[in-house]
Amino acid sequence: MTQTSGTAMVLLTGKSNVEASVDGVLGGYGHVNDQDLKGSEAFLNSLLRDRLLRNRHLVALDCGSGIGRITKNLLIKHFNEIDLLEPVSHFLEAARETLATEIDVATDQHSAANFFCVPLQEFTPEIGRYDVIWVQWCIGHLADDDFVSFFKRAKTGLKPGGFFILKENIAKTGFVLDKEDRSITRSDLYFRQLFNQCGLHLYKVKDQTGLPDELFAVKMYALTVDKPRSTKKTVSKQHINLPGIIK
Ligand SMILES: C[S@@+](CC[C@H](N)C(=O)[O-])C[C@H]1O[C@@H](n2cnc3c(N)ncnc32)[C@H](O)[C@@H]1O
Repeated sequence: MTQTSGTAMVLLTGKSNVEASVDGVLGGYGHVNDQDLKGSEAFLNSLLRDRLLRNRHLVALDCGSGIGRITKNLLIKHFNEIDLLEPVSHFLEAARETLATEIDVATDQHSAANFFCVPLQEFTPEIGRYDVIWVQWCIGHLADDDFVSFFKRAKTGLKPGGFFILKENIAKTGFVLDKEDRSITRSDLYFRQLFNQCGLHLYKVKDQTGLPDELFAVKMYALTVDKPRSTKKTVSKQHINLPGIIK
């Protein structure tokens, strides 16, 4: 069940010969940077509005951060502290250097705090530290069991009301394996089944638009630990309160 069309934006396995640049971490597709960040910012803003997180000290974790592209251009504007996790040391060092010199955006109130040089498989977050855990273009390096155990461990790292944002390439059906970089691209249905196994609830999902046609489709998922309140529930509650016949 694989698709033949759709080029994987290369998911890097940490080869030391990959240049520590936007083009390098995006597998030669550095030109999608602006469009990607635009889509991410709109999605994040809608979530921050919905979840009423605006007035608190906000902390994010940027998973598989590469050279800190997302932290530098997006997360640092919205979060007071950002931790970066990246297993490839020369990418993480590049991130550390860039973020240290980003004096325009990195202020006392907004800065990169911790740099973790480990893969997701070996990471357990501090309990209740994060409002948002951002996971973009790196989860394809985790097999299903590692995927599930990562999200189960990482749930404890979220504050009440916090959420995961997963932004990923999407296969049309089933999955696509890339033998060269040893990554898996999953379908939307496949992801949703994994979210269930992790005990996560899908709060919002949006397609990334405007990327080149030869690339896989990309979706953004917002996932919560608590079950989102549904309108249906409210309606059925109202029914319970309607006058009824006393038996
Ligand atoms: C395509 S790049 C994306 C980087 C960044 N998320 C971005 O969008 O700019 C994939 C990143 O995932 C990292 N990565 C690979 N295996 C990983 C793992 N097991 N855990 C965490 N990150 C991993 C790579 O080193 C690389 O920096």
